[in-house]
Amino acid sequence: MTTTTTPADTTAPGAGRDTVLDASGVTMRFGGLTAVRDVGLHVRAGEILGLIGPNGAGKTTFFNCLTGLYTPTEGVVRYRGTVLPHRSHLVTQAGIARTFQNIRLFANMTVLENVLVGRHTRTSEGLFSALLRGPRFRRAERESEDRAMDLLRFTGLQDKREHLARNLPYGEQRKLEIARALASEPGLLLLDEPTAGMTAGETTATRELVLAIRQQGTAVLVIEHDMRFIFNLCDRVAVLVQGEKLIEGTPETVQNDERVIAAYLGTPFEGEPGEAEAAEVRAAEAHVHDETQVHDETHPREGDED
Ligand SMILES: Nc1ncnc2c1ncn2[C@@H]1O[C@H](COP(=O)(O)OP(=O)(O)OP(=O)(O)O)[C@@H](O)[C@H]1O
Repeated sequence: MTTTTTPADTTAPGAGRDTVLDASGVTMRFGGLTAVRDVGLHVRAGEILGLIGPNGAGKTTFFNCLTGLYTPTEGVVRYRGTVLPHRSHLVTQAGIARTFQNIRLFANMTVLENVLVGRHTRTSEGLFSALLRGPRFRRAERESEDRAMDLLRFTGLQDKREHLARNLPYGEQRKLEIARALASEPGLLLLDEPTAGMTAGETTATRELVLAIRQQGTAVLVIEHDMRFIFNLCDRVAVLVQGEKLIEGTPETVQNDERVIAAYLGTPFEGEPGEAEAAEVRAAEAHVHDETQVHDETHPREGDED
């Protein structure tokens, strides 16, 4: 697979000086299937951007192109103005961290150890230093542990530090994935369906956590199918359909766009029906019922007695 940079080597529309991520002309083909086609997207510092779309729209493939897991067939991805290499550890080192749709933790390591693993791109201690366990190494180790504990407090997992990751409830495993991603001190965090399988309470807690992450200066790009979560959280939302970007804009613009409604949302997003809507439905049903009765009275069915 080759990487073509020339035709699409421009910045995404709207990208400016405060842009952290600038992906332009990203195309990913798997044999005859084009999973992502000419997608441009930028994320600004301090922004929470949502990426939505039907199943198979190419959202995760696009994430994989951003994080160096895939080498896009065409296109360029820049982080703070620098073109990213197609190696995931180098992308993490550059400042982009991610979580996965299917949780990927070290199941038999403790909560604290999982976060410490996430720190490795930010520690400079080499193999010799580690083997000798000299004062420099021990100091670096202490600092890493302090930072990891800060993150466990930040995500509310401090009391679970010695628990094995596999013994955590599902919602806490998702939090731990986020804590581990934050351990690399990213400027941009990519979350792939962070609330999948969560209870309503866990989803609300995740929303609070994402807002707190932004507050601390990390921009967030999030894939999610939970529209309430997306539209209540994001500053902007981009919609992928069949590998192409259909629209990008504020939650209000996107949720009222007829193409998005037709291709994805199905009906305008209004949250759960409220009492007013329920009353309208009851009135309409009563009306239909009355009409039917009138119809029956004026046109008696065969066999009806006068
Ligand atoms: N490694 C791969 N090899 C071949 N085809 C792939 C590969 N990864 C993804 N695809 C295909 O690319 C298309 C986009 O898949 P992708 O997983 O990116 O969609 P998605 O929007 O993330 O879907 P979902 O919301 O269901 O997770 C699908 O048709 C999928 O089958």
